[in-house]
Amino acid sequence: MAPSPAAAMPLAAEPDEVVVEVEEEEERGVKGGGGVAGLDEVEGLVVGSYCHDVLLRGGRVVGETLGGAAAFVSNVLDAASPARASLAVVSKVGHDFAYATAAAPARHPPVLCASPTTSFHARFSDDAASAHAPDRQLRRVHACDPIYPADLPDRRFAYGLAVGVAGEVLPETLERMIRLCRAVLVDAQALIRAFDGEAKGGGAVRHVALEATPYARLLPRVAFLKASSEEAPYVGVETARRRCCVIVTEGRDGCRLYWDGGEARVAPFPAVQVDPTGAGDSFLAGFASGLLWGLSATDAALLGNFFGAAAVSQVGVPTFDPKMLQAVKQILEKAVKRPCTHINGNTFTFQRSSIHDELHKSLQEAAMLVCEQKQANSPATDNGDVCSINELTSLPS
Ligand SMILES: Nc1ncnc2c1ncn2[C@@H]1O[C@H](COP(=O)(O)OP(=O)(O)OP(=O)(O)O)[C@@H](O)[C@H]1O
Ligand SMILES: O[C@H]1[C@H](O)[C@@H](O)[C@H](O)[C@@H](O)[C@H]1O
Repeated sequence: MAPSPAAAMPLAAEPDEVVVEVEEEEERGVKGGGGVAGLDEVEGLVVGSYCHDVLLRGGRVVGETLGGAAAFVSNVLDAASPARASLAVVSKVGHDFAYATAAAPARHPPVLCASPTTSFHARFSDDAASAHAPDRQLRRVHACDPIYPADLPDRRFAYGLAVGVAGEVLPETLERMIRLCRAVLVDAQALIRAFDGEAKGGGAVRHVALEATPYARLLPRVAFLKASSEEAPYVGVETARRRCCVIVTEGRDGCRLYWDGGEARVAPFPAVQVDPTGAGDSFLAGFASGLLWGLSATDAALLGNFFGAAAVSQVGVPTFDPKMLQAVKQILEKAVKRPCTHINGNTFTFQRSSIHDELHKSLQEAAMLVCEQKQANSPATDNGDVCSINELTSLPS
């Protein structure tokens, strides 16, 4: 389908009784802060729980890391958003949570629950994964409490990201996000995951059709829905694109955007892949940062691809080189003459802009910095903490 000459869509959030309630409370001075974020103050809301990821290959544990889309997402948003953007994260963990001092949870502490921290076993296959084949089998071993509507802060946000991993973002919680946030971006994995019987070894993660879930009716009030190519058939791209913009990530091939009336392919960046975990999460956050910088959706997807590629080059939640981040921000400052977040405006534009190719070229140079840094840090003899899931098998468990 050829891109339409002009494409814009209304923002997700419509005034309704809850927002009115918040407004009334603000007027009465009951709640501080809030209000629709202006250009000088853009606050985002991330909803989804941190988790424990156990990486297995050939039946052996080859790595244990902090996981959960909220960890990857806040890591990128904190690093790549324009200076005036801030973030609130609503995440739940148990008393067994092992990563309270890791960067993302330390900056955005989770709520402590009596139930154990959500935990996944990711079983990597020995076969070289194709760009579209599932690269790992996931089992949910523990599930923390769901995140309820009442767990969300009682104020409004410029944008929200619904990024559950284990069904913790309930339909009513997503609905409240939509009411509180001017634009909501959703990871399909938060909506379509089902878990087989929690037998010994945990419940296998499978997918259900989005249309058969209570989330389907909320889609017209969602701005962007991101799905991996494995999840896309369950989302039903042709139906969903009539309700919101759908982004399908295609691993090392980059991504495609589908909106009502147009579509675009966005090219990937080079990466030395060591662990695919969190690529989709980092993509979504890079994409949201791009919108915050004022890019069109297709241009913002470049930033999504950039951070997706950066994520696969490290095991677990990546640490970004400050020089690389500075280079990226300089590129964006130069490309976007006046950052004026589309997230905060009245419409989104989807089209590739005239700066797209130049932006891709400049970011490609920054991506090469990541690859070079990775190669310099991990010579063949190095079996430190940046080795690949393959290399990890040679480490003592
Ligand atoms: N090997 C790679 N090389 C370059 N970029 C990659 C690679 N793998 C992933 N990416 C980037 O990350 C984005 C998301 O990757 P992918 O489609 O694998 O998501 P995903 O399956 O949801 O990932 P995960 O479930 O591991 O978080 C891709 O669209 C691409 O931009
Ligand atoms: O940490 C990971 C990551 O957040 C992935 O996106 C998700 O698919 C997994 O369930 C989770 O364990």
